[in-house]
Amino acid sequence: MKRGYEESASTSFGPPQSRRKLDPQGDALFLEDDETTRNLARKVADHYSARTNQTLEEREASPIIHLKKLNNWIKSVLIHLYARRGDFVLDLACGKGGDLIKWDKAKIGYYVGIDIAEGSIEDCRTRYNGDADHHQRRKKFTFPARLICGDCFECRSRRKFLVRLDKVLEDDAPFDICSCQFALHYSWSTETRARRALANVSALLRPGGIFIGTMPDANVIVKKLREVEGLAFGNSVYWIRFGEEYSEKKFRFSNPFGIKYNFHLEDAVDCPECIVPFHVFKLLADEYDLELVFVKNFHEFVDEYFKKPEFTELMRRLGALGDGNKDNSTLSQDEWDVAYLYLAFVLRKRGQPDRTHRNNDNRGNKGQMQISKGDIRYVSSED
Ligand SMILES: C[S@@+](CC[C@H](N)C(=O)[O-])C[C@H]1O[C@@H](n2cnc3c(N)ncnc32)[C@H](O)[C@@H]1O
Repeated sequence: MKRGYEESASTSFGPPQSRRKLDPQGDALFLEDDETTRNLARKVADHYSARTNQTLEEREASPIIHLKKLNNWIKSVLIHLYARRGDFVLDLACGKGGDLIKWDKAKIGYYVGIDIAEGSIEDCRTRYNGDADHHQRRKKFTFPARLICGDCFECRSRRKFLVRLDKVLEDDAPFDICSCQFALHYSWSTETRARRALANVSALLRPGGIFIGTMPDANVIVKKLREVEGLAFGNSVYWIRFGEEYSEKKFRFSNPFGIKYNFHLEDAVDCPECIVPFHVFKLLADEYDLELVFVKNFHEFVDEYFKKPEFTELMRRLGALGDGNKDNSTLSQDEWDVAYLYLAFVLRKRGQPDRTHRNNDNRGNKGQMQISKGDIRYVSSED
């Protein structure tokens, strides 16, 4: 199996620029009126909001159904490896709540989900309440939850007051685990946002707390771009297109933020995304006391964990490689090629866990077991 990193690409990007607009806490000292960045975030939010829930039949008919199941398997493995009974979980960019069942299986104690797309948060709410009609009715989740609609990489209002996520969640923190699945690259449009994302995670995690995530693998994307003649590549289920400004396939290494490309994945994604050079991400995370535990391209991840009996069995149950029945359908080569575009990472917040906090705090009564529309807190656009 191929290694997911290309040396030339990984060494091409320079270190992040100095904190021009940030104080040592990672707080913006002044707010740039960056319409482009805001429009990009809005575009992404509108795209995901517009995606309606699918019925089980529609889902099974998706051209990337096995890839979706493989992604679920990867997220389940990460959760299985790091979540502990009773954990407080922060799910950044939680989407429609597709991971709620995974967290329930891990017997967590509390869940906070935040997403910028109103439609997705509403779907997450109904799914949590057990009202969603797209899946079979299920028993209630065993953990209380809270949902927030907002930009988790920025959090400021139209009137330009800062509404920092770590302040919004002051009473809920510290969290044991923070998860950001298939979304952290949306923070990489500017250095300010990338830093804000990491500052939020660091401020909200307890010492020793874990940050798990999945995102596009910049090294693979850059490598594939350089392998083709034009500025686009893909297969029957996806395409990626870079703009003319990258016709030389060289990047401004002094500023590894805001390197945009358009990404289309059948039945899933159709919006602008940003390259996240992982070694820069690692350096930046380290500045916020988040040290790397591991990073693995999805191919490497599957290779390693599929060998473990408990995860082989989970793969069989999820059916990512087919269920062995019907038409014997399984993950196609084109879907497997898409998996190669992604990586999974785990970071740990520095410091020793405070073993007494569980006995001293009264966080057990947080959140609700039934969430009404009025319970959703909206931040960043209207506050
Ligand atoms: C590919 S989906 C992943 C959803 C979910 N994490 C999962 O794995 O099923 C990406 C999600 O990121 C959310 N998102 C993008 N930018 C965001 C931002 N700035 N703040 C909060 N959520 C954001 C989108 O609305 C969308 O729900």
